[in-house]
Amino acid sequence: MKPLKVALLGCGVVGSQVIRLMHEQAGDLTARVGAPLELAGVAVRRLGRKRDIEVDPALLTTDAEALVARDDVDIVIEVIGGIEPARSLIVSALSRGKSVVTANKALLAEDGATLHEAARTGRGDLYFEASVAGAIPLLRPLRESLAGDHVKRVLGIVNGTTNYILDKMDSTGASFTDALEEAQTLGYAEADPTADVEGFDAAAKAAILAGLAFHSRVRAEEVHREGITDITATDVASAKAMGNVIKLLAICARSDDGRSFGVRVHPAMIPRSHPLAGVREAYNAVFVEAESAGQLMFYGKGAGGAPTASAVLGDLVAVGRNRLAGTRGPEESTYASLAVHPMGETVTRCHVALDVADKPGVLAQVAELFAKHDVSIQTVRQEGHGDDAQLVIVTHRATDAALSATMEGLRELDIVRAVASVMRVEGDE
Ligand SMILES: NC(=O)C1=CN([C@@H]2O[C@H](COP(=O)(O)OP(=O)(O)OC[C@H]3O[C@@H](n4cnc5c(N)ncnc54)[C@H](O)[C@@H]3O)[C@@H](O)[C@H]2O)C=CC1
Ligand SMILES: N[C@@H](CC=O)C(=O)O
Ligand code: NA
Repeated sequence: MKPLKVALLGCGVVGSQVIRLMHEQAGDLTARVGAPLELAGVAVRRLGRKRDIEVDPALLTTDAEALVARDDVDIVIEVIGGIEPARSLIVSALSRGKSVVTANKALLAEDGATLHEAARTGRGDLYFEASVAGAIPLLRPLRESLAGDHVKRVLGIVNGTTNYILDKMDSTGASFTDALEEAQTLGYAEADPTADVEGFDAAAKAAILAGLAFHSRVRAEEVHREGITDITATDVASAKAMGNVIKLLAICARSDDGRSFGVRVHPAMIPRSHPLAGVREAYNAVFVEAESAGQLMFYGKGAGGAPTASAVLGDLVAVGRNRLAGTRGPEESTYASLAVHPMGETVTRCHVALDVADKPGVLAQVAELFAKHDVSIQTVRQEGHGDDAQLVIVTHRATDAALSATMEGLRELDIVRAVASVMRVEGDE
């Protein structure tokens, strides 16, 4: 049986686990694909570096472009990350008719169009299951299993690092910095963890999810993004006191008229009874709501070398089978071309804590401001007295524009000493 030759680009956290699994499961993979998968070469940045896995030195090269261009290479796995040289290497592989498996959500959300076009013209496959929610089979269900349904909403936790940090802050009182360091040691964080904590990674994943769910092209820059760096131990404790937990959520939702959709990533309070509240450590969980299927929930390991490599291997088997059968997997589907609506039009709820003077008339002034912006209050609670008084308000649903205007107005009121914290509330409508 002629082997399918595989070029691996990058031998870090994910790449080293891909090599391990290809080696350990070689027999099963051969049987499942219908031909042996043979590692043709491994592109690395530095040859002499100590690695998590032993690799035959004869396979290592620092010339990724030459490896991709080799005539005997059938499939390229890209696990370098970042925009360049990953984009040029993937385009080079696809335009030569090779198939590509990638975990690179940053690139897919920045310039997926170029990659998909190269796959279309080169007649190869572009598979990217590992790019969103690590090991969890989520993109193939959206791309294939739900291709006959009408997806209305995708909502979930898609970044392991931030979930790990928020979970540790909530459950052990760990500091943000300590929890981030642990997540980095465990191989969950991106090379630059700013991508995780500022929400860029989740925004890239949200763009990919929205594109697949709504058959439209979405770029990361169209995603409303807020990270978790401003969340303090006080926010976490205050959420806890109210029976809530703070999670970084990605939400992609069609508008009621179905002509547009919103796509956003931000921290939000959710009730502890909500299924997403029980998603701990670096686990991810995503709800998909489709018209006929109803609600589906996907849960599992969203980060880490072995779980991510599992998704890469699944794609490797799929593209290997396609090559042997002379077929291709599904192409990009953007026929609906729906527009992304601005964040201001999104309907959400808000939790706000105000440091106020504890004197008559304060509550009336605050309530009047909410009414002026047509934002209805669900609950008000006062904590503390005198100079330590704090009003904790939870609103009913309103547009994000109205909620933002209300917060601006509150900051300008003389009786409000400080808007101590503002957080959206999700999951209890
Ligand atoms: N670590 C995780 O949990 C997950 C990672 N991913 C994605 O997988 C990809 C890889 O991530 P990790 O393995 O965690 O990153 P990593 O930083 O551990 O590995 C990347 C490797 O690529 C090498 N590299 C950089 N430039 C290169 C070049 N020009 N030629 C050859 N090698 C080069 C680096 O030296 C490094 O060893 C990224 O796109 C990441 O977003 C996706 C899901 C989960
Ligand atoms: N850094 C990412 C890795 C997986 O995509 C995360 O923490 O989720
Ligand atoms: Na996945």
